[in-house]
Amino acid sequence: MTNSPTTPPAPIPLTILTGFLGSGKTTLLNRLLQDPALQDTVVIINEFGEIGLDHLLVETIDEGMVLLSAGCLCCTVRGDLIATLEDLLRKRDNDRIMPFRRVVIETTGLADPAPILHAVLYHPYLSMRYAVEGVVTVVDAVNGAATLDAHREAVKQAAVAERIVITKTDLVEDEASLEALRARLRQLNPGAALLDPEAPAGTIIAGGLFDLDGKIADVAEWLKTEAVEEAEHRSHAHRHGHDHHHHGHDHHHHDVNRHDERIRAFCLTSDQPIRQGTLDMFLDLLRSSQGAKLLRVKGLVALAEDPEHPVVIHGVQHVIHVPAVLPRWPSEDRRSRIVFIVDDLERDTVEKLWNAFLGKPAVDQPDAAALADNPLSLRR
Ligand SMILES: Nc1nc2c(ncn2[C@@H]2O[C@H](COP(=O)(O)OP(=O)(O)OP(=O)(O)O)[C@@H](O)[C@H]2O)c(=O)[nH]1
Repeated sequence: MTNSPTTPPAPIPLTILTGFLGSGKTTLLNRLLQDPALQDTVVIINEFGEIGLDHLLVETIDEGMVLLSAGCLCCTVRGDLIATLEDLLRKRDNDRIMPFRRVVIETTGLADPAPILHAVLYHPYLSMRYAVEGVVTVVDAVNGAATLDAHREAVKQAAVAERIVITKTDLVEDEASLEALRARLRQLNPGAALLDPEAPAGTIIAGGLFDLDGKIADVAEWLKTEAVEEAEHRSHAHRHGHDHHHHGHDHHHHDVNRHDERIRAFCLTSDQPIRQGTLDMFLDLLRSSQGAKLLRVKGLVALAEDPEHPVVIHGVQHVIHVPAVLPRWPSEDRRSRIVFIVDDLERDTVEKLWNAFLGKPAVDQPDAAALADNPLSLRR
């Protein structure tokens, strides 16, 4: 296909899919990508923390997926996003990639969407080649209200959206709390459509261009260049902070496993398969003792009872979801891996419990039986 200089190529629709940690972005995307309306879509995934699992869990062809380097897309990785979007265009223009017809960017749950939007909307070249079909924000009906109370990123995600998808309504028995959440979202974002995750892919992903109309005044402020630069500056200040424990991994001179002073990510692994009962007890104890601090728990685990079929575990604050069983390991790596994104919780606390349950020897550590009898010993 050739384009003469007088007929610029039609802009490629681009959607930003956001939503707080564990709200259901990947689940929704997996479903939407099955829809013929989203054929030939390139998905750009950005994960927080070094040990990403999402790329193993999104069921799409490899060619159509780009995994951005670790870190939070809203700040330090913004340059990488711009480079990735430019690179995709170059490859497409030179027929080195499928002629994709749409791009979806799945942000980390902690992303501030304003700098991401800014990067595409106001970039001299990208803004010509991509048409931002808005921000789709996923809000979890169970944790949504608490998340909006505690995390400013979640408020911004909801306020900039064209469309808000409310997930996990099946887990909410209390219709009044659901209605209260809807009312709060309408207040935060009067113009957004509130959608069900079962809505057609076209309606969710391609329901119209980004538009400041219908949004609260703050949104225009957040999108100002100075505001974006200030947010970046602040995040740099945080990342050049005082945590000397992680410098070993730190090739960007930032700690990619930290979001701010309180939120950080780490991964625990085990080479040995884990008994189902042990895993259940570990997760249950962790949830009941630390629930609110467990922003996200995500893992692939080899069960001793069936090591060929890894289980995918998902925890979001106080909710541990029903695990899914995969038909096979998604990569060569068959270790059990659990990623934790925690708010104001020490890695050591979780690791001690993990080691105790796995029977890893360590001095000065309660064993699993003692912990199950007295979970409060964890809170020391
Ligand atoms: N019951 C129920 N569970 C859901 C729904 N949507 C998502 N989940 C579950 O919620 C958990 C987290 O879903 P993900 O799609 O991984 O969430 P995410 O937003 O991509 O998570 P991060 O990328 O870690 O921020 C999984 O166990 C999903 O199966 C829903 O509508 N109902």
